[in-house]
Formats: sequence, structure tokens, C-alpha cells
Amino acid sequence: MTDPISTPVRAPEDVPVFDHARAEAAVRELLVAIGEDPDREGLLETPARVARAYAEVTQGLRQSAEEVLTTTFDLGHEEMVLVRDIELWSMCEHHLVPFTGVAHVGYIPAVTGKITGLSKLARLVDVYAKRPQVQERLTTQVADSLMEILEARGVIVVIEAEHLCMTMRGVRKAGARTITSAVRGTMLTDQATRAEAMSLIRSGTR
Ligand SMILES: Nc1nc2c(ncn2[C@@H]2O[C@H](COP(=O)(O)OP(=O)(O)OP(=O)(O)O)[C@@H](O)[C@H]2O)c(=O)[nH]1
Ligand SMILES: [Zn+2]
Repeated sequence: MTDPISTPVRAPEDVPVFDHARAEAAVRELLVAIGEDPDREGLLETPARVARAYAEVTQGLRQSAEEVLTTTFDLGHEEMVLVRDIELWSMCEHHLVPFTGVAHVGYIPAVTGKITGLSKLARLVDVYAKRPQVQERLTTQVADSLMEILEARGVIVVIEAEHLCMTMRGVRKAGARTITSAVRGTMLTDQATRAEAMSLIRSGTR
């Protein structure tokens, strides 16, 4: 079975709709399950609020990488473009609690020099972050969509994140950071380019 989340091209009729009424009913049910009274004053608006919050933090499910990478320029720039420290907030698909950190996204444009706006790299991270995720899949989806849509010659994506499911509960190891990377194309085959990217990511230029 193909994973619908990793399929970048979707027809509009395939884009899931956020069902507010259903989400509200589910939150109300959860409040009952934990022994709360959903009809007490402080909780009356909570199902609607939580539904709105979930619509926001899962909005990537209703967006596609193609939508955000539509703005491209042919600048003839064929060298590496790298944006470091893109803040990200995602949701662990196992526990539905946040994981948060930064993404570093770099690519070597196509020989035509087709590049995208810098903000679009951050938007692309959000498309895949704002949905139930695992960090590994988030990392590969960002890398693969840049290879595919921008026809980049090489891509590197490194994500460093802290998972609240490991800090607020469970093993409770605050500060443990998970680092994942996805390296594609010439970033994989050209060791010097990859080393340059890694040193930019590690040290920064500030
Ligand atoms: N590989 C990977 N694992 C993740 C990610 N987010 C959460 N997990 C892990 O998913 C696992 C789920 O393990 P389970 O044993 O099914 O669930 P659990 O009993 O709640 O596990 P604990 O968290 O160890 O209490 C845990 O080890 C989590 O740390 C992620 O992005 N990638
Ligand atoms: Zn988790």
C-alpha cells in the first residue's frame, strides 16, 4: 500500500477536509474518558478550541509541496543554497504530542539554475511538519520533494529535534535531541560538497 502522506502530487478531491464537528465530539469524549466533566464552565468551549488548534497543527495534511514551491526563478545560480535553523513544530504520530527543533535545508539547483524563494524552504518544512509525523519521514519528505519539484541536483536536510513524548512522559529524558539527515544526488556523491554543507550547518556563518 502506498503511504498517502508521502505522495506529493494529489488531486484536490483527495485533499482531506478537517471535520470540526467530529473533532469536537472526539475531544468531548476524551474529557469524559479522563474523568472530567465537559459541561463544567471552564471546559465548555474546550472541544471547539482544541478542534481549532488541531486544524492548525495538522494543516500540512491539506497542503502540498507543489503549492509552496510554485515560485521559482531562473537565476542561473548553480551553487549551493542553504537555510539553517528553520524552526519547526511537528506532532509525534505515536503520542500526538509535539516534537520541536530546527531543520537545515540545503540544495544544489538544477543546471538551469532553477531556484525557489528562501521562505519557501521554510514553508516546505511546515507542509510536512504540520501533520502526525515521525522525524525520519519528515526529513526524507522534505529532501525528496526538493529533488522532485525543483529538480535539484543535490539536497541535504538535517533535522534536530526534541520529542515531548520523551520528556514530558515515558522515559523522561529532557534535553535529548534526535538528529536525522537525508542526503540526495550530488550531495551524496560529491564528498567535498557534502562536507561544505555539513560545516555550514554545524558552524554557521554568523
Ligand atoms: N523512530 C522514531 N520513533 C519515534 C518518533 N517519535 C516517537 N518515537 C518513538 O516511538 C516509540 C513508540 O514506542 P511504543 O513502545 O509503541 O510506545 P510507548 O509504550 O508509549 O513507548 P515509550 O515512549 O518508551 O513509553 C517510542 O520509543 C518513541 O520514542 C520518531 O519521530 N521517530
Ligand atoms: Zn511520541
